[in-house]
Amino acid sequence: MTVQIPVVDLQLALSDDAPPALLDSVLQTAERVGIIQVVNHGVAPELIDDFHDRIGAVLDLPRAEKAKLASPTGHPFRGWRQWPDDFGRLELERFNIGQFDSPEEARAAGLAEEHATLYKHPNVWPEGLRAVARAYHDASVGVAEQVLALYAKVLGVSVDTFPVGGRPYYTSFVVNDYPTWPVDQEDDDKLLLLEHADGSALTVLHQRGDYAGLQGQAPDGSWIPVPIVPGALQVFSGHILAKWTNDRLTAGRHRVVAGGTVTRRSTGVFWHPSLDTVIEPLAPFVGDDGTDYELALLWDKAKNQVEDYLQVFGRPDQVAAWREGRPYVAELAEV
Ligand SMILES: O=C(O)CCC(=O)C(=O)O
Ligand SMILES: [Fe+2]
Repeated sequence: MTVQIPVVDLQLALSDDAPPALLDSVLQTAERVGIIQVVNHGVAPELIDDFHDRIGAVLDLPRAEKAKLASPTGHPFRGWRQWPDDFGRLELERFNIGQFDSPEEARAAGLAEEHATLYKHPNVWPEGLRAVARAYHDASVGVAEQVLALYAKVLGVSVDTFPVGGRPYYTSFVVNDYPTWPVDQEDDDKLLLLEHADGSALTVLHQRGDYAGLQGQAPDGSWIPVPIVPGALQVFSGHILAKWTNDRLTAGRHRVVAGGTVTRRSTGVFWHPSLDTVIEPLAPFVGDDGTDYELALLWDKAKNQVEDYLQVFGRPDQVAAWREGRPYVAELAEV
């Protein structure tokens, strides 16, 4: 059976009139692929466009201007950053936004003192971005909450099964800008973002460009393009959702290949439960066979995120900048 990534009318799927075939395709895809696209998701198209126009104008600035938007303390998940491959060729450019601007703001939102320390490294805000970015982020979280409700519906469990309600959630927020590359090669030789599944519960993405650069993995290991559908949002199931459901739902593996004639851009909001959540398979999904998963406190992962990341991906000069608390701008072979 060929696997496709459905484009789901989210309000229809959540309504009492949802066609059974639609709900069935949501369940099948959530079990086998872990990626859906959603339309009629309630996020105003003007908000999506406004955010992307504003961040697009920033990313289109000359490199010397953008270098001023690097994290002042070399934090890999704040501000602007370029990501060269081993040959110094630009693979990916990112603009990262932390959930809060300061520990004070995080505490006011209900975070514990210790957890709020994640926000000691400030965000970098180009003029005119903050309010729209916050609105777009919050709207994306709303979509994640609705998709979780949809997955609860197709699984036949109450949405309260999932430990997310009424607590400060934890997110990260990134804009990805992919350069155009000469692409007379096989997909496997033109990867701009390597195969992975996200560590979130759900990730809400919006992609722009003129080709299907995003690919999701089918159960047989083959790759399925996720076409650009105007106005659609892409939703990935992350490792947390897979663990909660004891692998009844799968974490969506995905990657990005080069192509197209214009810069491809995507925006991802990675939605997690509150940092004090113990992540473990939930009772309705644990049968007589039990589970192979061990429980783990989300905070234990979040607090080591920067060190874990730098250990795997950090370039020596990047690690040095972080240790010394100064901005890092990658050397490129050609600009
Ligand atoms: O650019 C995309 O389509 C995917 C981005 C992604 O997978 C990520 O940022 O984790
Ligand atoms: Fe991802």
